[in-house]
Amino acid sequence: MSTAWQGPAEPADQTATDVPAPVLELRGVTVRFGSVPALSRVSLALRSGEVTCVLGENGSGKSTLVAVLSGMEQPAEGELLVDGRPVRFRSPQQARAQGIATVWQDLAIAPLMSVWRNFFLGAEPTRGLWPFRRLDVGRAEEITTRAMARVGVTGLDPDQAASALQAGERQSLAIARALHFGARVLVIDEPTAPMTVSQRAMVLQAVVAAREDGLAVVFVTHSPQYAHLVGDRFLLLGGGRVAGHLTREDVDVDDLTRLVAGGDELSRLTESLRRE
Ligand SMILES: Nc1ncnc2c1ncn2[C@@H]1O[C@H](COP(=O)(O)OP(=O)(O)OP(=O)(O)O)[C@@H](O)[C@H]1O
Repeated sequence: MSTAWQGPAEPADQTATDVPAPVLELRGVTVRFGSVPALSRVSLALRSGEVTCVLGENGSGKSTLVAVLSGMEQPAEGELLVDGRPVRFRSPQQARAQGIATVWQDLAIAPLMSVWRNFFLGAEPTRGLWPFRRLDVGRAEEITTRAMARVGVTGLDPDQAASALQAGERQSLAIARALHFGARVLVIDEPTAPMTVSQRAMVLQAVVAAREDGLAVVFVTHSPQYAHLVGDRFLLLGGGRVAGHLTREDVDVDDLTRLVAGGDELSRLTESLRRE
């Protein structure tokens, strides 16, 4: 997978105050499956160096949002903008070419291949000139080790089979790849399968590393507690609509937990939205 990004387009939409346009923006996006709207008029601005956590009950539209951001699903209405310019992603490849990397919930790895092979997946460094070009395994291992350390995973043998990696390590590997190959937007759909506290902490550390590298991060999670540890903004979805758009200043972890996990207020909000 080539996630190499070719450099920023000239911003189309810069204001007099010179605030850069969001790296990626959704305006009024609606996605329907048949007659059922999975997302209704969702707007979202993703900026460099910010983590936006997406929260909501089952079926609220989180995965559909991930699918739109990553080019898997095209909206029926609304638009996407990259650096303030309208774009259409007709495939995940087109989204990747714009620097949008997605860490899928059911992240696929090649279990029998080594960690470093999984890191490069066809983009391995070589040495020498054709026809004597050889895979530079030493360099590939070194780059993998360094990239993993960058997201907080140390002491990992890059030559071990990827099947030995735990869930958090797999996610961290995918995040490390995104950083290494120059992604600007990182979309992480947290696995629903239970993870140990240390594996989840590993993923959070990788999220923070991505933010520090200036990426715009979207972190889809079921856990308001974990969201509050890393989130700068929180997008609450209910019935495919934006039920709340909050910043870290707006809510403490208890507010967020009540809104999402307790579900009471969010459910009421969701119900009233559905009745509209
Ligand atoms: N391929 C599809 N075909 C038909 N309906 C779909 C499809 N994908 C999602 N939906 C419907 O769209 C709505 C939003 O689903 P989505 O999977 O985006 O929610 P979610 O918040 O990710 O849920 P979960 O937390 O359970 O993964 C749901 O009503 C779901 O049943």
